[in-house]
Parts: sequence; C-alpha cells; structure tokens
Amino acid sequence: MSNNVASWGSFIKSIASYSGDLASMTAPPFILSPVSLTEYPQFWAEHPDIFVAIAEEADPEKRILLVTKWFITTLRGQYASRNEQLGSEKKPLNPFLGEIFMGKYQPAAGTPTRDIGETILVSEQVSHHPPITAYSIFNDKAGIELQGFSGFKASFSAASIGVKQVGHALVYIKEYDEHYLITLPVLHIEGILSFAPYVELEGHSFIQSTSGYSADLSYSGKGYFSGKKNSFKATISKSAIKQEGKPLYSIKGQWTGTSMVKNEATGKEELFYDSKSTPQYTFSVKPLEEQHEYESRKAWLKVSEAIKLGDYDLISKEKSKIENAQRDLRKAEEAGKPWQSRFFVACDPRVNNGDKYVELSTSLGNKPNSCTNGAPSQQNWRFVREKYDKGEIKA
Ligand SMILES: CCC(=O)OC[C@H](C)CC[C@H]1O[C@H]2C[C@H]3[C@@H]4CC=C5C[C@@H](O)CC[C@]5(C)[C@H]4CC[C@]3(C)[C@H]2[C@@H]1C
Repeated sequence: MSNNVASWGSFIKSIASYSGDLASMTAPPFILSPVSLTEYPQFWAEHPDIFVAIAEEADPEKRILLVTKWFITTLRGQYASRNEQLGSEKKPLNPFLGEIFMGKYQPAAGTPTRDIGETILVSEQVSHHPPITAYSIFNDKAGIELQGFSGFKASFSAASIGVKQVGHALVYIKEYDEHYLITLPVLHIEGILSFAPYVELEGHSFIQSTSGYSADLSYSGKGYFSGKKNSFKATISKSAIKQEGKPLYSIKGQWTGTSMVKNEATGKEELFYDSKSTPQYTFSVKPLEEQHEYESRKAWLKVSEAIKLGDYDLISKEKSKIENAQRDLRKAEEAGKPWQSRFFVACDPRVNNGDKYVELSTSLGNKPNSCTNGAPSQQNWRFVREKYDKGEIKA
C-alpha cells in the first residue's frame, strides 16, 4: 500500500472523530493545495462578460434570468476546478487575519472580445477563527458591483464532510438601482473513502431581487433526482419566494455541464448555459515584487513552494513562521488597538445600511438558506470602496 494511501487511511480515521476547525486540521501533504482560501472569490466573476451583461439588459424579467445564468457560471470554478485540474478536491491554505488577495480579469490574449472595461476583485480574510473571507468584485464601466462574505462550518461523518456556508453575496446595478441577494449553497465532500474527495452541492440556494423577481435553485448529485453528479434545477418567479406560484421559467441541468431553460408560459425550451464554453478571460495578479507582504501569493510563497515539492518538514517549518508572526501581532493588538479590516466593515444584519439586505432576506422568509437558517450570521461584512480607492494596495 503506498504511503499516501496509508496516511490517507489514518487521516480519515483522525477526521471521523475530529470536531475542530476544518480549515486548520492537518492533512497529508498530497491533499494540500498551494492556493489560499482568499483566492476563491475570484470564481465569482470568471465570466466577467456574463456578469456585465446583466447591467446592459433593460428588461427586469430578462435580468433575473441573466443573474441566475451568471450565478450558475460561477459554480464550476468555485466547486469543481481543483477536481478537474488536480484530480481531487484539495485543502486550501488557511488564510491569516488580514490576508489580502486582489486582481483583474483581462480578455485572454488574442480572443476577439468587446471592451467590457476592467473587472476588479478585492478579497480580505476578515476573520481567522472562524475563517471568513470578505470580497468585492466591481466593474465601473458597466456600473455593477458584487460584495459578499463567506465562512463555513463543517460536520464530519465516516464517509463525507458536510460543509454549511455562512454569508451571502449582494449584487448592485447602478443603472436600475437594483439589488440582488444571493445565498450560498450547502456542500459536502464526497469520495473520501475512495481516496478522491470532490465537492457535491445540496439543498437550496436563492436569489432575491428588489425588482420582486426571484430564483429558487436546488442541487443534487449522483443517485438523486437526475442521477448525474453536479445537477441542479431552478425556478424563476415574480412573487417573493415564499408564495408558491407557477414559475415563469424552469431551468435544469448540470452546473459542470449544460443546462436547459423552459418558458413555462409558451413551453419553449432552449439551451441555458454550457459550462464547457471556453472561458475568454484570465485572472491576472500583479507581479510578486509589486505585492504587499499581506497579499496571498507573496505571503505564502515559501509554503506553496514546499507544498509543490511535497516536503512536509519544509511545509510545517515555513507555515510556523507565518503562524508565529501572527501570534506576535495578536499579542501586540491585545496591548494596543484591536485589528481593523483594511477594506471591509462589519455591520449588524438587522439594521438596514442601504444595501437592502434586511428587506431582501425578509422576503426570503423562513426558507432554509445560509442567511437566516440557524442563527443569522453574527454580523455582515460590507466593502468600503473609498478604503480601496484611497489605499496604497491596488489590484
Ligand atoms: C478525509 C477528508 C478529506 O477528504 O479531506 C480532503 C478535503 C479536501 C478536506 C476538506 C476541504 O475541502 C475543501 C473544499 C473547500 C470549499 C470549496 C469551495 C468553497 C466555495 C467558496 O466560495 C467559499 C469556500 C468554499 C466553501 C471552500 C471552503 C473550504 C473547503 C470546504 C475545503 C476543506 C478544508
């Protein structure tokens, strides 16, 4: 038995009784990814052309369809890209408090794409225990911005790890003064016993717009309603989610494959989205020498090189350098001023600070979603754009 499978076997036994913080659990080197969790928000706009097309659509009924389509385009990168590129899901680097990641989406060289302007990502680890990443993606030319935050709680069973996400995303379209609340799907890690973990989505997530339109998405994997992995269904309605009316549109398919949309009034069915359509945009991060010491790829350089080498001793040596520096910072803060987020501010989820979160999450009613099921998120995180504009760290 190769030592990888042996250590995987003991690793699985160790997590069966594990009740700690999933992000900080020690895992065998071959399951470690050299990528920090602060990089994951980049998957929200892997197709910036579809993101900006939302702001260019004048009809609100077509806009909710475009928002739902754009949301579906984000899922393959978010939840399946490690699997597709590295052969299995991997354990990302656990970001330190204040870690920053930023970059821009550019048309890939040579692809004849129209000029949609710059789409910028700013992401920051606003909490270490529990791990919470706050992020914003904005395109000033199109007048569309997304801000969100995401934490996760894991539950362990012998054969899979359940992961509930805490947080949500808000999209704002300036032209129409329109807001969308997007809740996050529950996921679990399958394939653990067969030594090839991968993410499967489950349950429901929702999109609720101030226009009154809403989308109810439900997910399933192999052996469920469609039998195929990474399946989803969605219904688009005019009323708020809680009134059960006949939907305007029904969508179904695979978020890692193709999906079809049916107009329930006319019965007409057509292709909704094909996720294998080639991504025309690459995400670019400035060169290491121009990066701030808190930016992920600079901060984790030595650790990610050690992970690529599979050199466990070097990984833990380089990791403890970062952890010790963080401990010293926390001690200094106890003595002096507490840590402050560089680009985000925490706010009370019950108080409307103009982003319509209270109105939109209320219209979701008691539907199970990560905004309101269980204890509402202790606090929401919001992007402060002028902190970025006036700051010295730029994408
Ligand atoms: C034996 C246990 C085992 O299989 O361990 C190997 C597993 C890869 C360990 C669990 C890790 O799995 C990773 C999957 C990560 C989520 C993937 C996608 C997202 C969406 C993104 O928008 C927010 C973050 C989130 C939820 C990631 C959170 C961290 C997850 C669960 C990693 C686990 C530590």
